[in-house]
Amino acid sequence: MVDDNKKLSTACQEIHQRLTAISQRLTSQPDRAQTVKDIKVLTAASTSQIYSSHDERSTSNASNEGYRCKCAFQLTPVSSFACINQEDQNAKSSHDLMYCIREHGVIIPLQDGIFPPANRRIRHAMVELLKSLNRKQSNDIYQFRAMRNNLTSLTFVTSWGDGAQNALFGDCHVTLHYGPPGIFNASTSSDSTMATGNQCNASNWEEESEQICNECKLSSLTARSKGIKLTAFNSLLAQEGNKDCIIHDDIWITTYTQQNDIFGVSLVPPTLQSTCITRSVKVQYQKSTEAFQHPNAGVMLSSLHWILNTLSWIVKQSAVKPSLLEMYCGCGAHTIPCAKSGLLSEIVAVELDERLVAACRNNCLLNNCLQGENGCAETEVSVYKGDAAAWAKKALMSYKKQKANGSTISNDSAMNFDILLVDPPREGLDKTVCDLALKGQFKYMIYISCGRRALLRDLETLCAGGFNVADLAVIDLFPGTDAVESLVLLERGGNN
Ligand SMILES: C[S@@+](CC[C@H](N)C(=O)[O-])C[C@H]1O[C@@H](n2cnc3c(N)ncnc32)[C@H](O)[C@@H]1O
Repeated sequence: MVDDNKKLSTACQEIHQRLTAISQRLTSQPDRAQTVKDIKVLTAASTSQIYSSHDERSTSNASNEGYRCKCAFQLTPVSSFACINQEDQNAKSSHDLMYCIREHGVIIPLQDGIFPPANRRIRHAMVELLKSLNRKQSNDIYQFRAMRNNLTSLTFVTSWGDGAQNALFGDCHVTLHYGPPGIFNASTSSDSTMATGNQCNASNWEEESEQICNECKLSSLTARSKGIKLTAFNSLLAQEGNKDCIIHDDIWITTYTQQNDIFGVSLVPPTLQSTCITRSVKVQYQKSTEAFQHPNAGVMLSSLHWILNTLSWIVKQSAVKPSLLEMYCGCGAHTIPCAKSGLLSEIVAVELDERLVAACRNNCLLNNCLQGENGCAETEVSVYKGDAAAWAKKALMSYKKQKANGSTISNDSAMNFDILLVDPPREGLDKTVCDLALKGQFKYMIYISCGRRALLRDLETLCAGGFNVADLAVIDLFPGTDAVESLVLLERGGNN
């Protein structure tokens, strides 16, 4: 088991050492001296309100329980585990299913069916779902046989607002994965003789899953088996016509006069006396269960808090409202709060995954900030589908051409933005994106990273090319593992 305090201090030391080494290598260029300030350790927000300025964050780690809004488990019969004590074995039937996790290639059963990192909504659903799946209608005959047949694993995904006040608040979607021979769809197959003895019939699955969905208070249940996807919705919870596996979330971004125009980010509306609040806006998200969404709500809120306060600091250094180019924007988790903060003149957002591009556009529409739509907020967002590297390459080539022709760089060029915000996958930035960062006009770059090794590699390139690290913070991404989220503000030629 990883010691989280040690992990965070090791991460800080490693980043510090690398930045010191970069700084030493740059001493031959006196105006490029890179000095390293303190690296802050931020606490992942609890799901209640947060107000504090990021400078006031404590160095202690938040609770290491209940932070995950996406969890996957294997489902294995009790009989597979000789290690389970006899008393437990006797209490359960040998065909009863148990949740298991895989650690370093070893399958470990969750003896009491509880997974502490899961949020409250998931923990509640885990208990209820297993109770239903293991319920017998008579001696040795399970009530939900179609649901259980060939069932091998499952995934829970919930809203970020996981029910700090109420365990059943927010969406909870469950996907069940079936191994061979899987589910047989009798109504669409021309050859019903293809069904094998232990294959589950799709219509039986649908009938049973609707019942389970309602009794376990799940938003939806989806079955995935080779070539077949079936979904049942909760008829009691689903709003009229709302038959999509969508995760809904609302967050509030608030500015507080008494804290020097500091932004607060919360999952509940602010409750401070209204005299302290300059402005509070609600941000609505609709996220697909099948594409990326940040799996740790507390880390997401703390990152957003840091990003908005960092943007607010940048705005104070700038003569005009800056523009922002965002690469790897996902469903717009950062994009929409940035747009609704009122700090920026314009945002262009780029994402590769088609489902996320659609979600980001839809979220912009929901929040009245999609470019070209009526009723826009202060900052309009244009969302593009594209590979960040290809996008950067195109921008660099057109910049080179315009420069060679002696023409002025067009205002809408990706090179002409004031701030570049990136939140790449663990592998970090493509070399071309680093080139774009260095050759473009960006005065500032905000780099959110879940891959420390790649971040250190990219910082080496970015610092050698003219950026300085102006602020750096780390957050425990998944307590108990070695994952850390790093938040970096780079300033071109900035003087630390
Ligand atoms: C760490 S996630 C961040 C998403 C978003 N900022 C959020 O917090 O929800 C990285 C994102 O980069 C996208 N991505 C991966 N490779 C990409 C590429 N080559 N070009 C553009 N986007 C890419 C993924 O689809 C994913 O949405």
